[in-house]
Amino acid sequence: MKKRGFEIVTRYQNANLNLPKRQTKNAAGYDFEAAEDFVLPTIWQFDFIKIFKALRKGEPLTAEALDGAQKVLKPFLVPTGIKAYMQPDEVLILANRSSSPLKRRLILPNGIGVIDADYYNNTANEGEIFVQLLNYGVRPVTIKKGERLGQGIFVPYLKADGDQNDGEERNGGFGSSGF
Ligand SMILES: O=c1ccn([C@H]2C[C@H](O)[C@@H](COP(=O)(O)OP(=O)(O)OP(=O)(O)O)O2)c(=O)[nH]1
Ligand SMILES: [Mg+2]
Repeated sequence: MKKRGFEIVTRYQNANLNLPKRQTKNAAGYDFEAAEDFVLPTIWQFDFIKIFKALRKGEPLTAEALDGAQKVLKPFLVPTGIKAYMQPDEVLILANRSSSPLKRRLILPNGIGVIDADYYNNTANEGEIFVQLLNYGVRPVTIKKGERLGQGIFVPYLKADGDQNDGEERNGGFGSSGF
């Protein structure tokens, strides 16, 4: 019987992707690879620097400048091409690799990613897992297909007393349930 594991989503079926893998005997995390080449621009771009300069000079900040800075501070969603199935009382925790900030100045701005069991095969995006990344270093970071960007750990979770919510179907991620 299938208990928990990984599959390649339809759109990457012929892309020759590897399923997430643990690297050592007792490693908890299944390492996820980037499904494509990717360049993560640094957050230190013109719009952002402009905000700092204006603040230093005490100049008023225009809505345009603020919008520009907000845009460059937006994290990137790096596709993995992978979906994960698991038991209904399990969750996959997606964590950064400890080497990513040290070597490449990459962080997960969401701290950890919570990959819900009901995300798998959802009608909006088939349950494809994305790694949210922010490059806080000063240089753009080039990521090649196959580079390991994060690790997924399967964990059982508990429900609170009186929890009656067996209702809503999941239909997507990243705010699909509203604000
Ligand atoms: O780093 C992440 C975090 C989440 N997800 C997917 C799987 C997860 O099941 C879904 C929803 O995540 P979460 O509940 O953390 O985000 P939300 O902002 O509450 O979105 P939603 O309203 O869709 O639940 O998005 C990822 O692919 N990568
Ligand atoms: Mg949610």
